[in-house]
Amino acid sequence: MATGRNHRPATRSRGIPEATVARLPLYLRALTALSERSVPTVSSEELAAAAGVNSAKLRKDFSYLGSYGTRGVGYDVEYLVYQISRELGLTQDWPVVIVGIGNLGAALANYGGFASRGFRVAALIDADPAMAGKPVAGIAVQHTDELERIISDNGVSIGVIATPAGAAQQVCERLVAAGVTSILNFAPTVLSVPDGVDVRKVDLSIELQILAFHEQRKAGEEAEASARKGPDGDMPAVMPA
Ligand SMILES: NC(=O)c1ccc[n+]([C@@H]2O[C@H](COP(=O)([O-])OP(=O)(O)OC[C@H]3O[C@@H](n4cnc5c(N)ncnc54)[C@H](O)[C@@H]3O)[C@@H](O)[C@H]2O)c1
Repeated sequence: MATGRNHRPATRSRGIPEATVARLPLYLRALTALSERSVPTVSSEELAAAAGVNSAKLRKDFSYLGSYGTRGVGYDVEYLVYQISRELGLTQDWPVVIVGIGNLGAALANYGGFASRGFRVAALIDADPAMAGKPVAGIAVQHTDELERIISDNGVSIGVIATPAGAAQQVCERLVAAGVTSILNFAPTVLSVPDGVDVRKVDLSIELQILAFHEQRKAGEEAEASARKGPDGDMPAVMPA
């Protein structure tokens, strides 16, 4: 929240702006790839390019972490991995439940990237009684009747919703009542949650629609450019008198 007389960007704990927090996973992904290749140091320009971020923005983001790099050497890759992981709360294990084990829920359960980033799939939950006990990604699916007990037994604070849109709000309310305070929602619906509960929404069709917008704009620009060139390529369509 903006405080005082100066208008400041929205910040999280310890004064790190929300926009910086949103870029930390991008840096971490690029740094993890460097670490896997045993690269010891990286310049802000190289890392910015690998993360797809402007390098001045990267330096500013890292200054919030108290990380300034060494002139002529760059940033220590391992130390930055540690610093960013700590800032994102990834130095601890986060148990996660996935609710709705259809096509998407099963794909998410099978995704190895959660565990490698510190997110342990503690349980898979579905309302279909026929699913109960069936193994998905090596974990037996449990019925929604068990939802509250599962959340409490595993100390789960993060829930993933992959149910049909019509069921998502009710699932969300049950998760929150049981103690979940962060929700990753894949269902195409806006969830209402009480204060203190964070919701992140993932919608691939929205991303595709944005790409479609850019495709349309590019096609329009190309059409305009070729109309300007005229039928003979680089000749202007209208010759000056
Ligand atoms: N965000 C995205 O990019 C994206 C991509 C694909 C699908 N989706 C959405 O994800 C959701 C799931 O898609 P899908 O293709 O896996 O559907 P699906 O029909 O294959 O699976 C839905 C599952 O949810 C279960 N379910 C229904 N009501 C429930 C409830 N109240 N509690 C627990 N489980 C319940 C069903 O039994 C089923 O197993 C849909 O809302 C879909 O629109 C989003």
